[in-house]
Amino acid sequence: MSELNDMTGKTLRAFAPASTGNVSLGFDLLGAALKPIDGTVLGDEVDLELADEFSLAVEGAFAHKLPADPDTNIVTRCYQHFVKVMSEKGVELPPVKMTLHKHLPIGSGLGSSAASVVAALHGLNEFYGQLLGDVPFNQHELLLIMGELEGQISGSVHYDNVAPCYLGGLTLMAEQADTLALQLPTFKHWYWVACYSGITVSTAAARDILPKQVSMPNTLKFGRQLAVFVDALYRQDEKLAVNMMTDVIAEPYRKSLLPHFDESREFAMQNGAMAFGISGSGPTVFAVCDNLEQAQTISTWLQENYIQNDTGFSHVCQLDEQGAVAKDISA
Ligand SMILES: Nc1ncnc2c1ncn2[C@@H]1O[C@H](COP(=O)(O)OP(=O)(O)O)[C@@H](O)[C@H]1O
Ligand SMILES: N[C@@H](CCOP(=O)(O)O)C(=O)O
Repeated sequence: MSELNDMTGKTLRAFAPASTGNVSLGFDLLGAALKPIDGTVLGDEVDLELADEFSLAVEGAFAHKLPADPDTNIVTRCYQHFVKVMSEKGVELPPVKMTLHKHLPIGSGLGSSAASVVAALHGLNEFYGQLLGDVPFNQHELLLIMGELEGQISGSVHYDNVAPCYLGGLTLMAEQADTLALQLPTFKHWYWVACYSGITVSTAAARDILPKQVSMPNTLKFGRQLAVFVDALYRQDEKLAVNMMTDVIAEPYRKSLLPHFDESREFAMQNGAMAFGISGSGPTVFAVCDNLEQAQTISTWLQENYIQNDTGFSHVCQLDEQGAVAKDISA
C-alpha cells in the first residue's frame, strides 16, 4: 500500500445524467443525455470515500423506491465487479463507502439504472485512479463493463442509455470490438421536453411485449430512417432529420402502457413540436422543439395532462454534452 496516494479524508462525487434511449428512430442503437435548462439535477450521484469495509447508503427523492437490501442495488454489484476484475489483474483495492443520491425515478424511461451504473463505475474509476496514480480502465473498457452491468438489470445488453450517459451528447451504437459507440453531431438549438408521468414501466416488461420478429416493410423503414437521420445530422438538415423521427419498432406496442399518449402527441405536434415519442421504454415522453416558448408551453401542458401522480415532472432540457463527471467534494 506504500506506493498508493493518500486519499484519507477525501470524498469524490460522480454525477451521471438522465438519458433518453431509442430517440424514436433508433431502437437500442441511439441515445441522448439530457440536462434541464433550469439547472435541476436530473441524474444520479455517487459519493466515494475510503472505509474499513464496503458499505452503500442510499439517499435522495427516489431512494425509498429501491429494494431496502443494499446487496440488490446495482451500485453494490458495480463495486463487486470492479474490485473482482482488479483482483484478477493482481491489484487488491482498499474498500470504499459509497453513497447513492437517487434522483432519477425507477422504471421511468430516463435511464435510471444506467445513471446509477455510470455514476458508480465512473466514480470508482476516478477514485481508484487518484489512489493508484492512473485510472484502472480506459473509456472503452469502462463502457463495456457499464453495458454488462446495465444488462444484468434490464434483461439484455443495450448501450443506448449507458453510452450517452457516460460520454454525453447523442450517441449511436457501433458495438464493434474497438468502437462501442459513436458521438453524433447535434442541433444545438433544439429543446427536448421530457415529461415523466409518475407511473412505473419496467424495462424488462416493456421489452417482453414487443414482437420477436419485425416485418419486411418496417425493417426497410427502420434502416432508411436511421441512415438518413445520421446523414441529416452531418449535413445539419433539420427538416429531413425530424421527418425521420418516428418509431416503427416499439411505440405501436408500448403506447398502450401509457395513458394519454395519443392526446399528448397531438397537443405537442399542434403546438410546435417537430417530433414526439416515448423516452426509452416509457412512461416518460419527449418532444423536440426549436423554440423555447413552444417547448415551455408543451412542458406545461404535459405537466397538467400527462402526469398521473405527484411523483411526475416535466423539464425543458437540452442535450448534456458533458456526460458523466466527477469532482472532489471533501469538506
Ligand atoms: N441504483 C438503482 N437504480 C435503479 N434501479 C435499480 C438500482 N438498483 C437496483 N435497481 C433495480 O433495477 C430495476 C430497474 O428497472 P428498470 O425498469 O430497468 O429501470 P430504468 O428503466 O429506470 O433503468 C428495478 O427493479 C430496480 O429495483
Ligand atoms: N432501448 C431500450 C431503452 C430502455 O431505456 P429505459 O430508460 O426505459 O431503461 C428499450 O427501449 O428497451
